[in-house]
Amino acid sequence: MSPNPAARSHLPEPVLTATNVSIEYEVEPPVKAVRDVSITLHRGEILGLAGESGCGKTTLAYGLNRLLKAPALMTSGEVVFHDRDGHDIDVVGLSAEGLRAFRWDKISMVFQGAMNSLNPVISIKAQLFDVLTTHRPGMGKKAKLARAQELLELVGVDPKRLTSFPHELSGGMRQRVMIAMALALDPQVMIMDEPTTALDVVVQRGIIKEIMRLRERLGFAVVFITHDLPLLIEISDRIAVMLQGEIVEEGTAEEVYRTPKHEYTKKLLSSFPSLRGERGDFVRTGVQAQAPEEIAS
Ligand SMILES: Nc1ncnc2c1ncn2[C@@H]1O[C@H](COP(=O)(O)OP(=O)(O)OP(=O)(O)O)[C@@H](O)[C@H]1O
Repeated sequence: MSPNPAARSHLPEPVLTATNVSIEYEVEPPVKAVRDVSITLHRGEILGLAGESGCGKTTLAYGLNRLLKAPALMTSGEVVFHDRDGHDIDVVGLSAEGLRAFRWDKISMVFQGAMNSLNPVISIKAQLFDVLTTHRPGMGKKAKLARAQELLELVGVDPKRLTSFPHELSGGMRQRVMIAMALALDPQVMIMDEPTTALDVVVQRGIIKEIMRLRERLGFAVVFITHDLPLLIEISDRIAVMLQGEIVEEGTAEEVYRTPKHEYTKKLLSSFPSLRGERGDFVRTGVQAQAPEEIAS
C-alpha cells in the first residue's frame, strides 16, 4: 500500500505548531533531550508520539505545554497555539499569569501517575470545583455541580462518586477522574503521556475507548505518548517517531505501519511481533479507530 496524498491534503487546520524546538537539561554534561523538532497537531486529530525510553517524548510534551522545570531549558524554537477564536498564542512568550490562564483551559495534560496527584483527603467534588473556581470565577455553585456531574458521566464514573475521596476509588477510576479534570475547561488539546500504563490491561482498554469516544464527541486534539506501538497504530491519525531527541519519521498511522521509511521505525515495528501476521494485521480505516475491545482481541 502506498501513502495517500489526497488524505493528507484534507488535514484539518493546525491547533498547535512547534517549530525547531530544542530542549536541554543543563546538567554536567548537558543532555540535548529534544533536537530541532518541528511538529504540527491538527484540530481534532490524535498524534501518536513513538520511540523508546529516553528518546525525549516526555520532555517534548512538557515543552509544548511550558511545563519544563530546571534543569530543563528550551534553548530554541517556537510553540504557537492556534485558538478556535482565530487568535494565535505564543506559548513560549506567555507571562506567568498568561500561562496560568492558558494551561488546563487551552491545553491539558494527563500523565501516567496523574491519578496519584489527586489530594487523598479532599473529595472529588471539591477538587473538580477547585479547577472550575480558579478558571471560571463567575460560575455559580449550581452550575459547577452540574458540570462536575456531567464530567464524571463523560468519563464513565457514577456522579454519586463526587462525594468520594480518592482513596475510596480504584486506580482506573482515579485516572478517569483525572481525565474528567483535564476535560473540565473544554480544552482544544490534550497531551496524554502514558495515561493508562500503570493500569491493568482491561482497565487500560476501557479508558482508551472512552478517550476515543470523547475525542469524537468533543473534538479535542490529542498528543498521545506510549511505549505501546500497536496501540498507537490503532488509535492515532498520524504518528511521529522519535529517536535520540529528533523526529525521524512522520506520517499517517497507516503509512508508518505499511511503508516505514526510516530504519529505526522498521526496527521498532519488528520488535512487536503482534503487529505482523494475520492476527495483528492493520485494521484501521480513515480517522475512525477500531473499537478497543477488538484491538485487545
Ligand atoms: N531531570 C533530568 N536531568 C537530566 N537529564 C534528564 C532529566 N530528565 C530527563 N533527562 C534525560 O533526557 C532524555 C529524554 O528523557 P525523556 O524522559 O523526555 O524521554 P522519554 O522518551 O519520555 O522516556 P520515557 O518513555 O522513559 O519516559 C533522556 O536522556 C533522559 O535521561
